[in-house]
Amino acid sequence: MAAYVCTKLCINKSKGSIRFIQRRYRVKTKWAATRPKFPATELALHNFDTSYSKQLRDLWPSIRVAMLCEQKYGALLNSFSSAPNVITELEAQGCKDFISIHCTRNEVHQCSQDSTTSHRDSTELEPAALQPSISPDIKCLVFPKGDISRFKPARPDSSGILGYYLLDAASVLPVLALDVQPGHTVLDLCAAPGGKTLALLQTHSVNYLWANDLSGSRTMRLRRTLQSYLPKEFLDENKIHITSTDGRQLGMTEEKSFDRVSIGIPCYTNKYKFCTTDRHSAMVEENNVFKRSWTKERQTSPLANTAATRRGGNVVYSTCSLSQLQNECVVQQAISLAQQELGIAVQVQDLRWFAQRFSDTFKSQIFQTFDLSGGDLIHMTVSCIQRVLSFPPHAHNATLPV
Ligand SMILES: C[S@@+](CC[C@H](N)C(=O)[O-])C[C@H]1O[C@@H](n2cnc3c(N)ncnc32)[C@H](O)[C@@H]1O
Repeated sequence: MAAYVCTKLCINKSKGSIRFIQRRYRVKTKWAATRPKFPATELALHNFDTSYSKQLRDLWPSIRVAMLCEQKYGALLNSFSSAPNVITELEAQGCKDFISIHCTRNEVHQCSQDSTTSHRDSTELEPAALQPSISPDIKCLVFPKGDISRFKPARPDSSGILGYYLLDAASVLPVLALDVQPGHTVLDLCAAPGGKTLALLQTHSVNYLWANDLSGSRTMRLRRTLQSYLPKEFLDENKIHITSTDGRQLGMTEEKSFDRVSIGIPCYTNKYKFCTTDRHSAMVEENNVFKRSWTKERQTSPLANTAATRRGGNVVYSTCSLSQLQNECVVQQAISLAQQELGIAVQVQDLRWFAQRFSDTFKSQIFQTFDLSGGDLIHMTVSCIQRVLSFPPHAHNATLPV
C-alpha cells in the first residue's frame, strides 16, 4: 500500500488569501502488473554485495555508497575551441585541473615511494624510466571533494565549437595511461559517445585516429560529438576515420596496425547493444542488464576483443565495472591467447604508480579509481579500471584476439 499526499492550492481573490489543502490518499500498488518481483537494480546490488564484498572486503561498503551517490563530472577542456576565458571561469567557480595539480613525471617515482596509501610494497613499482609520460595537453577540471556543484553547459566559440566536454573524470585516465606520442596512429575500438576520442585528440599528437563503435546509433552520437568539438577543417583532413563495426572482428579483417589501441569496453552489453556501468545497474531499472530476461546477454558479454597493435605498441583496456571477470580474467585470457596461440610476447604494465599519482582525486584500489573520501558521502565515482597490455618491441606484428 502506498500513501500519496495531494496538495490543492486555493486562491481566494476577494479575501486576497492563498490556502493549501492537503489530502492523503492510500492507493493499493499493483505489484503484479507494474513491478517485477525482483527489480533489476535489486538483483544487481545483491549480485554486487555477494561478489564485491569478497573481492573488495573492507572497501566495499564505502564503494557501495559511492556507487549509489550522484555521479560527479569533470570538464574536459577542448583546446580546439577559441571560446575565451574558459579555464578562468571554471577556476573562478572553484574547479581545478586534476591532471596538472599532481606531481610532475620526474617526481612520480619519488611520490610513489613516499606514498603512505594502502598499496602493496612500493619497491615492486615500475622504475620511473618505464612509466609513460602524462600528456600536459589534456586538462580536465573537477570541483573539489565534497562539492557537488554542477557544470554549466559549455559555451560555443564564434565557429560553434564548444569549450568543454562533460564526462566522468575517471574516463580520462585510460587516455593518459595510453601514453600517446607525436605521430602515433591510434585505434579507439569502442568509441561512442566519444569522451576518450576527444581526450585523445587533445594531445595534438595523434597522426591518424580510427574511432569505431558497434552500435550504429551510438556511432551517430560519436559523429555529432566530434562535429561539436572539432573544427570542420580538422575533420576534413582525413585524420579521423569513423566506422561502426564489431570491434572483435576489426583487428582480424584490417591490415592496418596501430601504435596505440584504446578498448573502453562496455561492462555489460545487452541485446540492444546498450552498455551499462555497475553504477547504472545499481541505480536505473531501464535498460538494466540484470533484468531476468537479459541474463544470457550478461553472461555472454563481450569478453573477447581484437586489437591490431603495432609491435612495441600499447593497448589500454578500461571498463566501468569492478568485476574481476570483466577485468583481470579478460586480461589473463588475452595474454594466454596472444602467447600460446599467436606466439606474441605480451607484457602487462604495472599501473600502481599511476593510481598513486591520481590518488588525491581518485581513491584507488590497485587500478580502480574511486573517490572514497572516508565518511564523506559525496564521491567522484564510476570505476574505471585500467590494464595496459604492452607489446614489447620484439613481439610480432599481429592481432590480439582476447
Ligand atoms: C563504455 S562505452 C565506451 C565509452 C567511450 N569509450 C567514451 O569514452 O565515450 C562502450 C561502447 O562499446 C560499444 N561496443 C559494445 N560492444 C562492442 C563491440 N563488440 N565492438 C565495438 N564496440 C562495441 C558500445 O556500443 C558502447 O558505445
